[in-house]
Amino acid sequence: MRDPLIGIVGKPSCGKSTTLNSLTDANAKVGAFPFTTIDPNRATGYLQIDCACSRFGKQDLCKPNYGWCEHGKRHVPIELLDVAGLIPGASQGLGLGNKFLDDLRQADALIHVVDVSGTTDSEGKATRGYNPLNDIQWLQDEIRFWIEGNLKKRWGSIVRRHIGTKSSITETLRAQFGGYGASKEMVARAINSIKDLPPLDKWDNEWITKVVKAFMEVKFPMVLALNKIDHPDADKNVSKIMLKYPNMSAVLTSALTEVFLRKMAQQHYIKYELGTEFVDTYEDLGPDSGLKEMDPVLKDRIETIRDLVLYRFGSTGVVQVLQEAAKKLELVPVYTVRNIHEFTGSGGKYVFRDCTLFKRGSTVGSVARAILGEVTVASVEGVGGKRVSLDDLIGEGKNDILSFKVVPGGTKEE
Ligand SMILES: Nc1nc2c(ncn2[C@@H]2O[C@H](COP(=O)(O)OP(=O)(O)OP(=O)(O)O)[C@@H](O)[C@H]2O)c(=O)[nH]1
Repeated sequence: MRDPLIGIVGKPSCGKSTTLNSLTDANAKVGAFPFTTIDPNRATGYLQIDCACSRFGKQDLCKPNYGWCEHGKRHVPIELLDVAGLIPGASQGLGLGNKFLDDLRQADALIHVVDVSGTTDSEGKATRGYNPLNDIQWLQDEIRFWIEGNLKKRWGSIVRRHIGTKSSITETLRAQFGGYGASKEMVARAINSIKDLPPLDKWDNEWITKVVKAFMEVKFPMVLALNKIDHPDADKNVSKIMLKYPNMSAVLTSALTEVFLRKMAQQHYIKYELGTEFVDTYEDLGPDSGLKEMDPVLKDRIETIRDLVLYRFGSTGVVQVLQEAAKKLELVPVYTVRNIHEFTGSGGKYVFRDCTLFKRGSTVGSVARAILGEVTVASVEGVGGKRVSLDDLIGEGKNDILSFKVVPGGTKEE
């Protein structure tokens, strides 16, 4: 099991880098990098969750090894992938073309940043009155053309082999889609979602398209970040998108505002609760707040942000967009502790030091393997010291706080 990876996609100048910065720009409280792969396109973002410490009234003792926790709002590291260089025609090699698409393979979910201000065309060049509906369509088409292209190149031999080996559709497609990191279960889910699917050797182009679309839904679940909502033309474009794609997950964002607010908070001009509409200034909180007074220009900017973004939309949306992507992946935070009664780690008074994201429905055994490696687990305890089996499944609030007892000598780490 590897760490979940969320890809950020979108045309040039839609606000990908700004969105990424707003999600990754963590403050000094943040622990070291927890991931094993270090890749220039990857960054650590922070997923905001309700921490287990608040369930037990232990917020004051919560001090994560990675990320941070403030009043029970925990920021758990999650890997993000910056997928740059996508423009119409990428599947035929335009822009960064296949480089982009190869990067994409590793992603488990995608955040598609859409510029809803209408001020950039499909290639990211400055314009006015551009209809961003087009962007949603062509981006999905490019991903589909790429997967379809790879499939069609070999279609003749795929069919021959399928018949020759008497394989099931799932087995044959699993072999083809393995390069995208697709499991057998994923392929089966995609196939089962299609009605009246004929035998594979009877598929024409239309059926191949249907299959690839179904596969994309499973492999690359997508959330739209409708970005630049601070722009005056954003409202009408957002309505158009919502009308045309009523079933797509979409979050309204202003990444630029988020970056600005975080910077202002770091410089002690404001107190800003990430992911909320709450911004307090020196005027609001007084001299004891430790905040600096702002000059009229800054004051004015904060007022505008409150009116145009925070009060209208409830937040800048970037925290929510990551939460929405995590929801698509059905990620559940699992806390591993040494002392199941105090929730502490090895030594020290601090609680819930370690938290890792797993897919809902994973077994306790797979969590053990991912965290401890190939060791022999003697027993597992849950809240209250209750015995938990390795075959039990994890979910929110269920088997999500675990203490593993390892057979002495059965591990390289102990
Ligand atoms: N008004 C407004 N502008 C934004 C917002 N987010 C980003 N921008 C601006 O949009 C422009 C492009 O943003 P980037 O984040 O560089 O876009 P990108 O998608 O990473 O662009 P490439 O690196 O070319 O792929 C910059 O001038 C940003 O300041 C936003 O929420 N509101």
